[in-house]
Amino acid sequence: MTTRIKICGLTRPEDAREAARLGADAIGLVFYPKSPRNVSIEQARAIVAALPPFVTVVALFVNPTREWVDEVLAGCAIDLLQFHGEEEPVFCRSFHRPYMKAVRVRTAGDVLDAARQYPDARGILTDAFVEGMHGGTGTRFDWGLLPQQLSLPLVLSGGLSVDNVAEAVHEVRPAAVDVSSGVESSKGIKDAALMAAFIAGVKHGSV
Ligand SMILES: O=C(O)c1ccccc1NCC(=O)[C@H](O)[C@H](O)COP(=O)(O)O
Repeated sequence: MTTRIKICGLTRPEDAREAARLGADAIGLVFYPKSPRNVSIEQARAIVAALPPFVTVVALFVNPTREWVDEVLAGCAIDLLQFHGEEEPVFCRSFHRPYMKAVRVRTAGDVLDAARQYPDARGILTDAFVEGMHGGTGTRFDWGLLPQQLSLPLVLSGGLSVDNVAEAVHEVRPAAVDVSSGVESSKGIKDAALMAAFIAGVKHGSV
């Protein structure tokens, strides 16, 4: 199976265009005001408008209100929701859109528990646990904590970079990888050369 690639935390149309040109399958837009990568609905619309067809647009939230998710969905063409907080399953599924649930992995049971709790999620995104932070930390976690088998597609994230992504894909065999900090020149600003090398690393690790 091809390992799908999501580049997360974009804030500029030109980065989205370049990510798509290089072969990213999905881009992530952060709708969380406390993040340095937060985008407004207007910004998001401009980023989405820069994309060719067949690139999945993912909207990220951390414990949002229902009204905020509804406003984003009404204002911008979103394909998939991604929840990074303590959102209940009933809340995640209530938008009648495909969604992923992010888990900050601390123990071997965390990912299995999430798959059991959110059986209708399109995938479980695994990230590093960093106290007080919900994502985009550039921190890796112990991939040995991941289960050998999971009922849902596993999206590996957390501190992935050009230096470790081939090894990560080879070792974990995730359905997809997700990266933010590892392909940035500064927060929210993606580096074309790093994105190209990252995507090449995924392909290298997949063989
Ligand atoms: O990117 C953020 O600032 C962010 C803030 C709050 C919740 C999630 C956030 N990003 C989520 C992502 O999908 C990241 O790609 C993922 O956490 C991995 O980030 P990184 O370790 O920087 O590659």
